[in-house]
Amino acid sequence: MDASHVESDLVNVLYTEEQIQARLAELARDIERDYEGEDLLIVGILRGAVMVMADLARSFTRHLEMDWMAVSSYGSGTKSSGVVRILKDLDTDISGRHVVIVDEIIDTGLTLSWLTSNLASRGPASVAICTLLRKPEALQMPVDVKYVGWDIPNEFVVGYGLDFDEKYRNLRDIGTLAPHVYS
Ligand SMILES: O=P(O)(O)OC[C@H]1O[C@H](OP(=O)(O)OP(=O)(O)O)[C@H](O)[C@@H]1O
Ligand SMILES: Nc1nc2[nH]cnc2c(=O)[nH]1
Repeated sequence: MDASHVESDLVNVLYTEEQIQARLAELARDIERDYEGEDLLIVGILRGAVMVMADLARSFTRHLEMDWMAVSSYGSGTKSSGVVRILKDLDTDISGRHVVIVDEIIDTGLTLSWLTSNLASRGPASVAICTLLRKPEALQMPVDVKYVGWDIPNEFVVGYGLDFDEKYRNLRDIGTLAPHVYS
């Protein structure tokens, strides 16, 4: 099965590779401007944020550090359980540091709301959130998001790190799945 076959499982492409790269470059400029002269650590949330982290980080023209956390909130389904567990913690001591959490999507807001409080309790200089996508209609918890790629409708999306049953993360575009994939 080649990549174009997998890409044809998308019924609707919301954002193409080119659009995603252009938006990430804009977000990187915004972050660079806001943290000019400051030390900066960006924290990617595994596994979905791998693509965003890789492309966002390479859009920067300044030094930064990267670290990773893994949390579980969804299991293998498409609904948030609301229970967040740390599966892999940071390797970095963030006390006194400026931290930007990087994720690919905020849906109910449960994961990032919990994670922001968790990191804030470790004494950082600041904690901010950067997400490529956000679903305003799905929010169940208020989350203060400093950098957003796009607000999207309340639909389940895949591609560019976003999975359905662990598949489709490797698509270059982001879209919604064709019905034949579910049946
Ligand atoms: O706002 P919420 O409803 O809490 O959803 C957002 C979370 O869901 C996604 O991760 P997911 O649990 O799908 O894990 P993955 O990154 O390993 O695919 C995403 O990376 C966020 O961490
Ligand atoms: N793949 C995928 N994962 C999610 N996690 C939270 N919302 C979503 C979504 O719309 N798609």
